[in-house]
Amino acid sequence: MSTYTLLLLRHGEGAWNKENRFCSWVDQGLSPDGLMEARTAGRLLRERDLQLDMVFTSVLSRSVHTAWLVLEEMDQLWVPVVKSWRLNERHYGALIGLNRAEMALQHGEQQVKLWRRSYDMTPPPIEASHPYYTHIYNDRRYSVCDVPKEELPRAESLKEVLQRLLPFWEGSVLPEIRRGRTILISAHGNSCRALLKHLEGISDEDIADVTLPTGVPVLLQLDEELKPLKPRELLGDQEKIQEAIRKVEEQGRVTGQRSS
Ligand SMILES: O=C(O)[C@@H](COP(=O)(O)O)OP(=O)(O)O
Repeated sequence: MSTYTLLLLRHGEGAWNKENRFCSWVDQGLSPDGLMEARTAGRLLRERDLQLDMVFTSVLSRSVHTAWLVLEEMDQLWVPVVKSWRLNERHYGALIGLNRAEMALQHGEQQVKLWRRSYDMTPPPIEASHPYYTHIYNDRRYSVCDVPKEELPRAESLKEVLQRLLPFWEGSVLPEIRRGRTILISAHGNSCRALLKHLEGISDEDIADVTLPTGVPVLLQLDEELKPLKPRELLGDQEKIQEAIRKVEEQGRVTGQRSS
C-alpha cells in the first residue's frame, strides 16, 4: 500500500503576530524571530532527510518567504512553488489590524474566542472605509486570481475558508499527492487548520481546540484514501511547541499583549 507524505506549515512569526494584531490579508513581512523560525523549520525537515517535490503557498509574502527559507535550508531551492490566494489566511473582515487583547477588553474574551476559533462564525465584513481596504483590494496580486476581485471575500468563517480552499486542494494539490509527490504547504494558522479539519475529519466543535504555532512543520502520513495513517506530528522541541501553542491561545485574553 502506498502512503503519502504531506507537510503543513504556518509561516514564521510576522510583524503583526508579535504586536498581537489580526493580520489576515494584510501583507506583513516576517519578524527577525520569524526569519529564524522559518530557517529552523527547514533544518528540521533536512534532518529528517525529506525530499520535497512541490511547494504550495498563499499569495501573502510571509508564507512565500517562509517557503523560500525552508527550501534554502534544505538545499532544495529548485523545487517548484505554486501560489494561490485560496491558501491565504482567513479573511478577518473588520477585525483586520485590531489588537486581540484590546478586542477582548471591549467585547469580552468569549466573543474573541468565537471570532477566532468557532467553525462557522463570520466576523463583520471589511468596509471600503476600513484603513486596510485599499491596501488589500488595490493590490495587483488580486487582479490575477481565478475569480474577479469583486468576488473575493470581505470576511470569512473557518467554514468559508475551507469552502474556498477545497477547489485548489482538489484541483491542484491532490493530483500531485496522488502521483506520490512529497508536498509542503506553507500557509497560515487558519488555512492549515481548515485543511487539517478536512483531512482528519475533525468535528466542528473540536476544531476550536486545534491551534498551530508559527514556524512548526506538521507532518502527515496519509493512506491511499488520503486518510491519516497516524496522528499528525509537530516537528521540533515538544516542550517549546506546547509553550508556543499556549501563547497563541492567550493572545485573545484581556491580559494578552496590547498595543503600546
Ligand atoms: O491573521 C492572523 O493574524 C493570524 C491568525 O490569527 P488567529 O486566528 O490566531 O487570531 O494568521 P497568520 O499569522 O497565520 O497569517
